[in-house]
Amino acid sequence: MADEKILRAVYETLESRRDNPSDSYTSKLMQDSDKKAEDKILEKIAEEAGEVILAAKNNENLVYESVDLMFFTLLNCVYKGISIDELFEEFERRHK
Ligand SMILES: N=c1c2ncn([C@@H]3O[C@H](COP(=O)(O)OP(=O)(O)OP(=O)(O)O)[C@@H](O)[C@H]3O)c2ncn1[C@@H]1O[C@H](COP(=O)(O)O)[C@@H](O)[C@H]1O
Repeated sequence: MADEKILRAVYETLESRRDNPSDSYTSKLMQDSDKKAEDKILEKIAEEAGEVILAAKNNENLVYESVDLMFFTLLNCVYKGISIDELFEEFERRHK
């Protein structure tokens, strides 16, 4: 599934982890009390953004670090109740 379908599959998994509390990493992250969950997710975004900058500057691991940043960005959108279609529609709206 090495195409755009993987984004939808990951997103659906994250929505399921949000809605069905379990022991998984992402589910536990989203089940924390509201402020704690939000802070942890936003901290990960800041951390991963820094890692993308270093990877780009050093010409190494840029794919890996970019996916980490995208992953936590998507996780934040799931946590905030945004649907993946809203994200696709926004890209579509901007695309010329
Ligand atoms: N794509 C990912 C993904 N990328 C990174 N991570 C996890 O995010 C965590 C933090 O990533 P880091 O790179 O910062 O790793 P770290 O240095 O150990 O970080 P710390 O948490 O210790 O700060 C690690 O435990 C990674 O395993 C991910 N965890 C899950 N997914 C996807 O999310 C879905 C749900 O995951 P689970 O909740 O684990 O079932 C999975 O099916 C995957 O598709």
